[in-house]
Amino acid sequence: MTGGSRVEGRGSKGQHSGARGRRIAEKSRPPKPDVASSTLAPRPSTLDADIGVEARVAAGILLNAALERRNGLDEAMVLPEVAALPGPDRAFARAVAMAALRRLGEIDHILNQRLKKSPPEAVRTLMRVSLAQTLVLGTPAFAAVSTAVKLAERGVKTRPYKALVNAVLRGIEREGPGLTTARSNLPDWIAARWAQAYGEATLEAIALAAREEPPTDLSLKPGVDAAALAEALDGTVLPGGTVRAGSRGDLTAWPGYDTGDWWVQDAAAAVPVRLLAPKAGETALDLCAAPGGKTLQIAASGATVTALDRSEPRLRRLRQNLERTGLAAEVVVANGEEWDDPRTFDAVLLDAPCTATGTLRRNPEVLRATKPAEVAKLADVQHRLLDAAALRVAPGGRLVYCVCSLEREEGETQVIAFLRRNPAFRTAPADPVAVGAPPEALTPEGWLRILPSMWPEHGSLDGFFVARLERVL
Ligand SMILES: C[S@@+](CC[C@H](N)C(=O)[O-])C[C@H]1O[C@@H](n2cnc3c(N)ncnc32)[C@H](O)[C@@H]1O
Repeated sequence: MTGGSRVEGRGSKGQHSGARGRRIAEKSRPPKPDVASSTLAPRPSTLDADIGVEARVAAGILLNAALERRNGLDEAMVLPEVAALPGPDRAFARAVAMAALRRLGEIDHILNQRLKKSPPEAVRTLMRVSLAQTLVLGTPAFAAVSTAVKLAERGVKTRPYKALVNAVLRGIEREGPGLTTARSNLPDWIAARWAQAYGEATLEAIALAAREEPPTDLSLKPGVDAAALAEALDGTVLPGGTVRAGSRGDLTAWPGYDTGDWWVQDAAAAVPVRLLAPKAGETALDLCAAPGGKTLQIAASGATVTALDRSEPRLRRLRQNLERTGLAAEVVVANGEEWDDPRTFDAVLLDAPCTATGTLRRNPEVLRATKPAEVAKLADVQHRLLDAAALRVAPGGRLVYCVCSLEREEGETQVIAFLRRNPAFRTAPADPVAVGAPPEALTPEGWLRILPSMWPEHGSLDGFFVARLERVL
């Protein structure tokens, strides 16, 4: 889980290098909330025709790893079948797997229309990979279909289905995919929960936003010229100051990367620290800090920040990010629930571990990785961490609680229960415009419920729940 923040430059999720990445990016447009269903439209390309069958094998491996377990796709990037590929092929494999994940419901619907009975999983994988190319990425059908058929021929289990693979994929190419709905990409149990929490129209708009590959957002160090950077990246400056890049590709080649002028952080992920409003001369604690997007924001404010996380590997990335940006923080490896340190702080941030369903545009695999029981399990962890965070807030200090989850149990319900248990705290209502959040994110209680359906005019943003609480006793 990333808390919606990506700080690394190289190899960040959702980034592809080279020409293919740029072409895929052309598909990214603001969602159209008034369109309930659409046809998956092929986009012409010849670039992917040169990529070989091994990249398609790797795409299938990545897709299945993502469907099997949380973080599966990232973990599978180091498998020999993926890691040994040349860079462009590896990027292509990842892009195909991400496209298949983003549009899985639609792809399966198209396949199911043509399959009398479900084929073995390996055969379905071949067809999913092929359709993700032709229908989403615009790979020419001759390349995508012929490689699928070649791959079917290769495997003992898939060989008997070679003719079926050929017939189904060529049939779709000839006759078109037919109508599909964005909503079908959401697992039923998640769609039912969001429909109940936010209503049918918002659910539809979230599903539409989630079909698109999101742009890359950058948070800037103080003093960096946002307008100039936006112009250099063919992008825009969003309300709040985030630069939304129009470019894709290798971030490490972007202006300001080497000099640490910015870090990758979704526009919504930048809101919690703006709401915390740390200042020079204050002390701040980031209780679940890695990989560090919010720590960097706090450090950039001039406050003295302690960045704590239980994960040493994730903190390693935080340290690299501090080094690249030239910002400073005290870094502590510890369990936030048991941290043995007497200090209290003026400002405490708890960006708690969560299901991360709000990052579905960037990490479509979270929809498959999240299971209903996990919501309750994480809610318990959040409850304990909130109580631990409260003990760290100095009298008169403030606590910002946030999660990149769309589940109310991880957001609103947590804060309601916390305020009941902790009479020393009360809500300090947020001003959404002042912190660069969509105005409609403001809840009656004064919290922010940011949804990916918001800001369609800017190209959407991640989902987040953010509440600012102040210690009054
Ligand atoms: C949502 S992520 C934080 C993202 C980070 N704030 C950022 O902006 O980059 C949640 C983090 O909580 C950490 N974590 C989970 N349980 C923890 C605990 N008991 N104590 C400290 N850190 C914990 C995880 O290792 C993970 O890095």
